[in-house]
Amino acid sequence: MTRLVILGGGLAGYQGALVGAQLGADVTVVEMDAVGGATTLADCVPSRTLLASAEVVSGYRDTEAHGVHSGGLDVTVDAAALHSRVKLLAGAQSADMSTVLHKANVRVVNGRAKIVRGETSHAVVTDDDEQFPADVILVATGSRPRVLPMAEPDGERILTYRDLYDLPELPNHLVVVGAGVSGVELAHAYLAMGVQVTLIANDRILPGIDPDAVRLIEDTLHARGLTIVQGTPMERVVAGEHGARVVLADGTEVDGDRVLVAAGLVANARGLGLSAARVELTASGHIKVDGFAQTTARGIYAAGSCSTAPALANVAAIQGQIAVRHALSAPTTPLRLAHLPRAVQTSPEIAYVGETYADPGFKERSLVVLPLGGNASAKIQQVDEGFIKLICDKREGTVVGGVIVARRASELITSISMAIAARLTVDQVARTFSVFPTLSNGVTEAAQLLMSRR
Ligand SMILES: Cc1cc2nc3c(=O)[nH]c(=O)nc-3n(C[C@H](O)[C@H](O)[C@H](O)COP(=O)(O)OP(=O)(O)OC[C@H]3O[C@@H](n4cnc5c(N)ncnc54)[C@H](O)[C@@H]3O)c2cc1C
Ligand SMILES: NC(=O)c1ccc[n+]([C@@H]2O[C@H](COP(=O)([O-])OP(=O)(O)OC[C@H]3O[C@@H](n4cnc5c(N)ncnc54)[C@H](O)[C@@H]3O)[C@@H](O)[C@H]2O)c1
Repeated sequence: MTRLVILGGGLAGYQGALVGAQLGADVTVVEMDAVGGATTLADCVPSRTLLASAEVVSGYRDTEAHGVHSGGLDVTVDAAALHSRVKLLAGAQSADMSTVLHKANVRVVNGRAKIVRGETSHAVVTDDDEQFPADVILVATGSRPRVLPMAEPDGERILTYRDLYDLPELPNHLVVVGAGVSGVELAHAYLAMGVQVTLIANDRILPGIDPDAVRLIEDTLHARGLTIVQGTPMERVVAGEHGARVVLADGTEVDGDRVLVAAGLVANARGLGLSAARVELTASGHIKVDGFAQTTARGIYAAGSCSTAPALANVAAIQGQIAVRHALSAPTTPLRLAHLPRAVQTSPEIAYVGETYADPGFKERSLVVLPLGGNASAKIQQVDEGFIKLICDKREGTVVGGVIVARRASELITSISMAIAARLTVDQVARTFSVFPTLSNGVTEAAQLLMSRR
């Protein structure tokens, strides 16, 4: 029986373990915290829960257009209740995942793991000196918030994503440093809950994302009261008793009572015995992997945000599965990112997949942009700001990309992702039924428009 030992029980490790058990391997997961990982307990699931609560608060505010008068309802957010809900749901999800592993006969060991090199094969040891000889190792140790020099988090005034749910109350004025997806989503959530928010972007907000989509979200958040300071990086944060001051490189000072440093993630790839095992890292500290999640050392795989793949939960899950299938010689295909959907869960949301303006060879593409203002469902819901952009290959007509800015865009994008994966043409998408009136109608309509223009 092949002995598969996995370092880390986050999404990548969890999915790898389940596939290993299904394929008949003897599977051990060494996890130093709790099953579910940062995905479930600290980053992804907790922030989605916070966003869901923010949406409930917004729902109370945006009623007038529907003829519903709230009569000046004083809607307040109980931070203690909100945070305990976040932790309760995360804990429940982690417990469910543990149960699933247990039922699949996966051995879960609590401890900090590292790899030791044996004469003929490798083993994994824990800090308690428990040793697990392995035929195959999957490193799935995830990542942690990037700490910037001169802005060391103290959990009080200077925070990382992971400190938010321990705050005794909502901030009065939150300064968010870093305008990537996390920074923008969290800025949006706190703004919706009535917090004054300033967002510091060293360049433009949401770099790398469709500029039309970003402009729309930027204008929307600005209209709701978000202050955006862009073009200058944060240089230092100075914490005081009642607040913190952010000093930018050009000397500008921004005061708030809490500062969230949302400056990205750093791979957990040090102290794992990787260099002795001849596993190479990139300059950014990520574990180098190929499409099958193989590292540079035979028999050692890496998946999730500790690896060079994009740091996304959906990628971590699939990569964990691919790694173990490949290691156990089960049929699999390499990781393909051409139909990887991504989202920014603001209101409205941005979701996108496939090719964008920035891709080389974009001249070979045809594109249509369908404003949501004409969509019946968007009008009914009073959320008609946004658009559906569909991109196809000029000659073949195959769908190669899409951008949606709409309510629940993250749900709608799957249809375009499927079209790309199945190599459907715009004509085929245009002839697909969708329920009327819905926003997914818009995808079909965009395809019809693109078809008529080709
Ligand atoms: C605020 C925020 C929101 C996000 N929201 C989304 C989202 O909505 N959608 C999305 O797709 N992605 C999202 N992401 C990204 C996503 O959370 C990560 O890419 C994903 O969680 C990575 O999963 P993973 O399994 O690689 O790592 P993790 O879930 O971090 O799991 C790694 C595990 O390894 C354990 N570990 C580490 N070192 C050791 C060791 N030496 N021994 C034993 N165990 C160890 C850790 O304790 C942890 O449990 C978000 C990220 C952030 C910061
Ligand atoms: N909805 C989702 O799918 C979702 C949500 C959140 C995060 N994520 C993923 O998690 C990962 C981490 O996201 P993230 O937004 O934390 O990281 P990120 O690396 O995408 O963004 C961090 C931002 O901080 C900026 N920054 C760094 N130093 C700065 C400084 N001194 N001053 C001002 N700005 C500074 C960077 O330029 C960058 O734009 C990403 O892979 C992201 O895709 C996904």
